[in-house]
Amino acid sequence: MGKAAIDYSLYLVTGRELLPEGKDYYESLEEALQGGVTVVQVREKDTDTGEFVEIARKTKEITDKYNVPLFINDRIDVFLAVRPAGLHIGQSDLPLARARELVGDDALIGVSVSNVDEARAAVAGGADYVGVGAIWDTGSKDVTAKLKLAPEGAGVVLDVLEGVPSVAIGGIHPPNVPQLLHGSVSPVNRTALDGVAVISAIVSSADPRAAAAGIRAQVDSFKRARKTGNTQAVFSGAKAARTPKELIEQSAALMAVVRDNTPLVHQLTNNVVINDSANATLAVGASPIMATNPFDVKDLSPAIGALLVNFGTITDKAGMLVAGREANVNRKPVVYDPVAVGATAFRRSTSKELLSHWQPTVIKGNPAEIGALAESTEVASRGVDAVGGGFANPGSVVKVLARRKNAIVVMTGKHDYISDGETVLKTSNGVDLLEVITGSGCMTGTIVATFCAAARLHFLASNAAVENDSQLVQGDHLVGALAGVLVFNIAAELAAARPDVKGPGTFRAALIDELYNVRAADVLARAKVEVLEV
Ligand SMILES: Cc1ncc(COP(=O)(O)OP(=O)(O)O)c(N)n1
Ligand SMILES: Cc1nc(C(=O)O)sc1CCOP(=O)(O)O
Repeated sequence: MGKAAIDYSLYLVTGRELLPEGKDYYESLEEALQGGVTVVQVREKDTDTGEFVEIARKTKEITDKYNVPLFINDRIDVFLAVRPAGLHIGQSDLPLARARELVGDDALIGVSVSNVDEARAAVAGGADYVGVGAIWDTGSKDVTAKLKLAPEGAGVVLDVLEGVPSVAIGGIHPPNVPQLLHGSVSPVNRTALDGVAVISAIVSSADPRAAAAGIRAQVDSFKRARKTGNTQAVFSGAKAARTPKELIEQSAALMAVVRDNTPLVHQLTNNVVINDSANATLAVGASPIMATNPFDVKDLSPAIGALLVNFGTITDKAGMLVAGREANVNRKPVVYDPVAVGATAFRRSTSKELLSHWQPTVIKGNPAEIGALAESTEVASRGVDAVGGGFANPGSVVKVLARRKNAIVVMTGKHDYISDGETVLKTSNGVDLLEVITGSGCMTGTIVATFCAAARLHFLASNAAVENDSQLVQGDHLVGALAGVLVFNIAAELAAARPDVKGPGTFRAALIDELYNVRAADVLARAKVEVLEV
């Protein structure tokens, strides 16, 4: 098989010590190959050379039957004795140049990399593929000393690979495969992983055929989705550039979808705003559920329309971890509101943990929060508020962050900026009174989540035949986010204009009224949307 013909989609690294009791290694291997494994690596850490050679030789007989390339982990002597397709080396193994001299030009060499520098060196040294890890913690190998890259960190590495294929490794299991594949698309070149490498997800299974087939279906589905552009950061609807008028019409159309379907909007939010957020949800025609217990949120997930995770008071981290993961598994939109994320080290590390555990669909924040996630110091925060003049180029900030996080980014303020990493929108609705009530930003997140639920329902209603076996979430969430921002701010404008509104107290009550009263015609008449970039 030529080097270019190798399919890295599902890369099995062996681990005999992890086999279920009574399961034979060769039987497990053959079943895994029947399930769709495309590459195998024999990894034996504590086996004598003679036995390692024998295992590798017998393994090759089986992989040859399935025309699947075989690699040897670390050991050049075993490679030379068996002559399989290639050798996999780590950073502390034989140097790449020396390995190349020994195996020859026809053999493949894979190199483990865990950062951009190692990846650049592997590419320059002629590696045929790289194993990028550790993505997450794993029980299969001691990776305590290694940085856990999470999908976002893998994406940064992918940007320097110059076409060299890559597989991710470390803690990969079916529930996190879609998150990994979608969340690791690289921020600059939009490069994706070529596959995933696993040990325990297949080897520990009593049914390795089914385990392999399940992961293979997820990878195949992702690859099909890449071809059609139906990936996380790219909306699933129309691909052509849209005018502000079209975007406003599409946003207004979602209002009927909310009212006709009453989606359940699950919210783990801060205890300052729970009641206002629940009332705002009801007012626009959806149904709030504010469950926080991790056991409760798992069971709820299949029934919800969308999830909001607002970590303002960070009292429910365990529930947030489970709810986000389950929303990914059930392909429901997740709106993440990282309240005051830059304010403390605890908030920064909690945010990192959450985003390593699940993939958000939309990230919504004020300039200080978006700046903190973008690791920018241009805008400072004081508590939950942003201070100072704002970003010199806010459109670019949201676009870059959207590409890095593979999510739609909404930055709220006097003007709101929204990007999916390609298109950048600016909206200019809203009133100053929003700044003198608590929770206006949090309620914006609530209404964005509500309209993302509608965007998904709208998409599924008109695309029944679209594959849905592993996409994180479907629907035009750029429009979902835009609709949420417009409906909330236009309701605020209607509320502020009422003669009975005298200040923050009456405005707060009037805002809930106007979220209830606002209609598509109001949005069509009042929305101020500019398309800054397409
Ligand atoms: C596909 C793939 N990627 C990474 C590794 C890790 O290799 P290495 O760094 O050599 O560590 P050990 O496997 O030797 O513990 C791998 N084996 N396969
Ligand atoms: C062999 C290996 N190398 C890693 C790295 O980070 O380089 S993580 C890892 C173990 C992968 O096992 P599992 O799929 O069971 O998590």
